[in-house]
Formats: sequence, C-alpha cells, structure tokens
Amino acid sequence: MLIEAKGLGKRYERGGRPFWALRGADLQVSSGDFVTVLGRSGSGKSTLLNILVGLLPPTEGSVSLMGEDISKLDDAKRSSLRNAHVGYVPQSAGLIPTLTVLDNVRLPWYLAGHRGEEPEGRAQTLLGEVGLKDLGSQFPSALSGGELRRVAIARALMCSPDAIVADEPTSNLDPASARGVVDIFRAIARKGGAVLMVTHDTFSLDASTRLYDMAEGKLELRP
Ligand SMILES: Nc1ncnc2c1ncn2[C@@H]1O[C@H](COP(=O)(O)OP(=O)(O)OP(=O)(O)O)[C@@H](O)[C@H]1O
Repeated sequence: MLIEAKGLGKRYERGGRPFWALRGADLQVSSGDFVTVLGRSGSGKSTLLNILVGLLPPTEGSVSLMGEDISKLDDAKRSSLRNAHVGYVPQSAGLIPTLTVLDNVRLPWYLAGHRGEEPEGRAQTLLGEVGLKDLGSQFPSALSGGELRRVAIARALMCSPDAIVADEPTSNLDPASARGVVDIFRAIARKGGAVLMVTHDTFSLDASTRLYDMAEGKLELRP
C-alpha cells in the first residue's frame, strides 16, 4: 500500500469552538489506482490531502506512506519520505517566475541534492509527455493556466514518484485542458503509478478506478 489513512480526523477552532473539518476518514491508494475524492468547496478536501502528504498533523487517526507511520517520523524524515515517493501538485501551480519552464520542471532534481544535468534529459522528456515540448525556454508568465498546471504535473513527476497527489488539478481549466490533465493521470496509473486527486468537478470520474465522496468532513467510498 502506498498511502493508507485510518480514522483520520482534524479539529480546528472556529470562533473559540471546536470544528471538525475531517471525521473518521479511511482511504487507501495502491499502485495502478486512480483515486478521485469528490466534494464541494469547504468539504475538507485540502485538509485531507495536506494530512496525507504529511504537511498537516491530524488530530486523530494515522497515515502510512510506503508502510511507514508518518506521525512517528520527525519533520526531516517525513519530508524526505514524501519527496522520495510522492509528487505533489498544489492547487496553484506554484512555479518559480524567474526560472524557465524547463528549470522549474528540473527543480526537484536539484532539491533532492543532485548536481549537474539530470540523466537522459528527463525534464524535457516530461515536458513532451504533458504536451509542452516546445515551451521549455519560456517563463511561466507566458503560459496559460492549463499549461501551467501541466508544467506542475511534469515537475511532480521529475523524481519518478510512486504516487501523484493533486489538489484540484482541473479547476479553472477549459474542458479540453481539464480532460488533458485527466488523460495524463490515467496514463500514469496505467503504467503502474498511483494517482490521488481531490476535485469539485466531474472530469476525472470516468477515468477513476475508485471514487470517494466527501461532504462536511466525511469521506465515503462510492460502491
Ligand atoms: N486553519 C484553519 N482553521 C480553521 N478552519 C479551517 C482551517 N483550514 C480550513 N478550515 C475550515 O475547514 C473546512 C475544510 O477546509 P478545506 O480547505 O479542507 O476544504 P476544501 O474542500 O479543500 O475547500 P476548497 O475546495 O474551497 O479548497 C472549511 O470549512 C474551512 O473553512
């Protein structure tokens, strides 16, 4: 199992009162899965995702990444486990504006401690795979929203993660671009990778191998 969550809960304070943004969530992601979590704005999707990748501690419950209980790891170990195995696609593409598109894709390679060019022109290959092979020398400001999203996916794939975890990767995209993103994810899962995305739209439903509905912090597997 790549990602396994058991009994996850997250309590925030709201106006001095406890407020449960996530309650009793169980979820599993394995190789070859394309998992979609579908829920409205405010239902708790980002909270869930941030807990699953170890960026936010749960109030209760546990998360295992690659079989390791992440609550038992210190910050540095948790980060390195995440960086080694999970490609995270944040809600905003989060590219660095002063780096070219190609260097943005390459960045995780350097952040992982490597020096020099990555082997076999991987960054350029990934740009080709997301349909942007001619845009590597551009800066992010020259790209459309859909193109930026695809660069963020290429960047997330740079260090060959076991799982891609994406926060609303199809939001604010025109239907053709949104389907393009889903096609990339479907191809990743078919090649044995794992994809987990949260969304409030329905573009990925047909492509998903498993679907969870999320409402008011409750996660339910759709039969
Ligand atoms: N740090 C926080 N403190 C208090 N409440 C919070 C905090 N973060 C999120 N919430 C609340 O928790 C609930 C779930 O938020 P979350 O961001 O997980 O929802 P979401 O489904 O991802 O929404 P969206 O699709 O709009 O991003 C919301 O009601 C939100 O206001």
